[in-house]
Amino acid sequence: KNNNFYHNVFAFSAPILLCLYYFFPVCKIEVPERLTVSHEALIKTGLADRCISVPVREATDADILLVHSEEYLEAVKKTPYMTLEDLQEFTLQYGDVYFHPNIYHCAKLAAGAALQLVDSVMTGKVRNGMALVRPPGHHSMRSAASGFCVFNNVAIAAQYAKQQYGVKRVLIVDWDVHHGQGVQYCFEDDPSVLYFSWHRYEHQKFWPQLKESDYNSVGKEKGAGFNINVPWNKVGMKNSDYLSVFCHILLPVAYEFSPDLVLVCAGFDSAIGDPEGEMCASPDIFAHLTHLLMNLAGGKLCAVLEGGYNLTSLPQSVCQTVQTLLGDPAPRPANLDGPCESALESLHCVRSAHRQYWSCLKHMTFIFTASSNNSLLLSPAELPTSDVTTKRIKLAEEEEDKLKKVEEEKNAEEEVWPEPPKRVAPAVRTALVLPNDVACPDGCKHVNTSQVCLLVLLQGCSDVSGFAQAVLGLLLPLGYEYDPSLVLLARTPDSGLCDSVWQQLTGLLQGIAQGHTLVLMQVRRRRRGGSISVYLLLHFWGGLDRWQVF
Ligand SMILES: CC(O)(O)NCCCCN
Ligand SMILES: [Zn+2]
Repeated sequence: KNNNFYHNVFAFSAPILLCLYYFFPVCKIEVPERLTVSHEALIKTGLADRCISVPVREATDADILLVHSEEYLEAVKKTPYMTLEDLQEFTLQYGDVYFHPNIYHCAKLAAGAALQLVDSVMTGKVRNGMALVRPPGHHSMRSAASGFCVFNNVAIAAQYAKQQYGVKRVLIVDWDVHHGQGVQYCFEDDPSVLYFSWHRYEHQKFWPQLKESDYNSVGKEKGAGFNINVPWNKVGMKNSDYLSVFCHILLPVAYEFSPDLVLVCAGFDSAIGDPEGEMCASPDIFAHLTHLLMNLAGGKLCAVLEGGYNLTSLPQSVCQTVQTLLGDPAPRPANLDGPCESALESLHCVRSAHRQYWSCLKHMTFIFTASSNNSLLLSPAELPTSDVTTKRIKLAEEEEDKLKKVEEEKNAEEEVWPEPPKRVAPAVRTALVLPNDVACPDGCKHVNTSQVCLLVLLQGCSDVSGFAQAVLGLLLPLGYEYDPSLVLLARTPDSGLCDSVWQQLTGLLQGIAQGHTLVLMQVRRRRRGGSISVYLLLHFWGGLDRWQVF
């Protein structure tokens, strides 16, 4: 981030905004303070000092034309020189977007920042990163601005990564609370880009009120199966709802898709307190969502800010995301009590719609019995027929209408939530306990064997769908719900676990127990008495009060 850019923009745009306000409304929620409070929080928490700051650049015409049409770009190019009347005329042709003379410059910087981030990650300069940008991008379409968005920053970044770095498969995860229809339209017939979005929908009653935002928009032609929409048909979704969708839809499909790069439309209006989302997920959930995605694509992850309008939860969510990108262990997940019925309905509809495209969903026998379910684990059951689902949706709607008034009263009060817990990480993240006659590899720390605990072995899957079934659909949700203080993991030479599955397993499970993980690698060594030597990779700090054994 280049500080004097902000001063210029504020200095320049202030007088413009004042007179514009006189002529027609300026957006009340997509305000400059969104970036300043987020940036200030990163500085205050010391996270900014642990990051490198990548200079921004303007996206070039060629970059923008990767997604947008010539005529649209030429039209936007004229906005800095338009009279106020022309500007108003221009703005009114689009939905929910606010043009001012400086937005073309800002929109090029926002897209350019996303491309700079892709360059930094793809060239190995950094492992991952986050671009804090305005205006956002995921609603803007080939020839139209929409929902505060002018250029589609993340869609341009995906096309750029494919063109510049030969990336074969890009996963775009859109955790903003609005459907990024611009991204969907851009890639709906493209099997090289898997677009996943959850969004407030309320059976098409919530903006942008599109039929194609529903779960049955799965992509077109060659892109069928590569567009995943998870509609939230009620407000008030919580951490459990978000984690369930990750464990039972996104992660299994993402592992099967096996992306070379992960882009996140990081909108934080899906967090508690946001006036747009009206959801109840706490900011620390983004630490877990980020951690779960970091195990994909060799850790190549670029998060680009989209929405997020509560100036308290936004900076907290941004800090949770950045701290996880830096490798710090995620905090203990707050109040996980299983997904709500409406979320389960959506989860079932999405899995049914995508079962034909993804083998991990084909073989997943864990469906849900919505009435009896109260855990992150989905209990096995007969696959309900579609009319059962429809009937359930009717029930859900009646239920929803009944509760609507209660919801409104509740949301009317100012939402309050606890500050996310402080996340500490020791200087030494990992230690290796070795027999005395073996030298300690660089970067590890010797631990006195008297501190070592005992472990249990893990027997299990060695292929992707088996991995998806056992780890993503069972182990992970169980682990999150049980919320232990320690994860014990062991591997024997005959466990049948291939290295990549083992690597994923140790990575994913570090999202639990605040990263407290003990791993036992049992290695046979040729010795006269046939004895074996045992290595213990110790990844462990802080006080413990509960153990989880695998
Ligand atoms: C970036 C975004 O998804 O937060 N934009 C939301 C626009 C809402 C218009 N009613
Ligand atoms: Zn949004």
